[in-house]
Order: sequence, then structure tokens, then C-alpha cells
Amino acid sequence: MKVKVSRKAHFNAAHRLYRPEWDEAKNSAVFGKCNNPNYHGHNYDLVVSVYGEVDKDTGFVMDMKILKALIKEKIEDALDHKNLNVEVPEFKHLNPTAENIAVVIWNKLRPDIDASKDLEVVLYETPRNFVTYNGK
Ligand SMILES: Nc1nc2c(c(=O)[nH]1)N=C([C@H](O)[C@H](O)COP(=O)(O)OP(=O)(O)OP(=O)(O)O)CN2
Ligand SMILES: [Zn+2]
Repeated sequence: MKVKVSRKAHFNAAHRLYRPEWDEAKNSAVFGKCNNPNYHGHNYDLVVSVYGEVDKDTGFVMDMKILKALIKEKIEDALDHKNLNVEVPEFKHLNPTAENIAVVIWNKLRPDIDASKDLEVVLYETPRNFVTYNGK
């Protein structure tokens, strides 16, 4: 029997969407207000889901206590109240779009989730804009 278990998390962070090799006119045309050189912030909501067999002895797919601690250590401590472009190494040369942030989060969590389980990350950049990544 397979079940999906999910844990919500939250962080806020600043970012700027731009490509340094493009001039200001092109960055402005493509990224609009998200290209503000003084950055801007979002309250990101995150849903991390693990899908797999329910263990017969524990009744768990994965212990939520462990998932909670993992998200805190690997994601919230690394991203919360940070300027993503300036302070988070993964975005030094990677545009911190919602898509790219979701992929970075998935890659940070994957090594600590049992290989027999599927991992999915849903990241809300605004209450109405959200992206999903499952490693495929
Ligand atoms: N495919 C993507 N498109 C956009 C991204 C992104 O990460 N991936 N990011 C942005 C901006 O950073 C930001 O999300 C602003 O988006 P916008 O739709 O303008 O949202 P609002 O601030 O108006 O807030 P809503 O609550 O969603 O209306 C843009 N595009
Ligand atoms: Zn933004």
C-alpha cells in the first residue's frame, strides 16, 4: 500500500530576476518589476511530499518528525530571510525563479529521503503562483 505524506513549510526571501549578460532594456522587457536592482521579497510557502510504501511495523511512509527537521535544516535555515542572489551559493549563477528554487530545494532534500520513495516539491511564490518539481 502506497501513500503520499506531506509537510508544509515557509520562508521569506529577497531576489532579483535578471541575466547579467543582457542589457537593462532586455532584462526589463523580460522580467519587468522582478528585475528591480534593489531586489524585492516573497513569502514562499513550500509543500514537500514523500510517496511510498507504508511500513508495516510503524505505519509510516516517513516519520514526519524527521521530515520536519530535514526541511528546517536544509531549506529554512539556508533560505529564510536571505537575499537569494547574494547570500545563497546555488543562485550565484542561477536566476532565482520559482522553477529554479523548487529544483534547488528538491536537490537539497533528495539525498536524505529513502531512495525507494518519490519526492515532490510544490513551491508557492505568491498565493496564486506556484510550481511543482518531482525530479523528472
Ligand atoms: N514562470 C515564472 N514566471 C514568473 C516568476 C517565476 O519565478 N517563474 N516570477 C515572477 C516574479 O518574481 C513574481 O512572482 C511576481 O509575479 P506576479 O505574477 O507579478 O505576482 P504579483 O506580485 O502580482 O502577485 P500575485 O499575488 O501572484 O498576483 C514573475 N513571473
Ligand atoms: Zn519575485
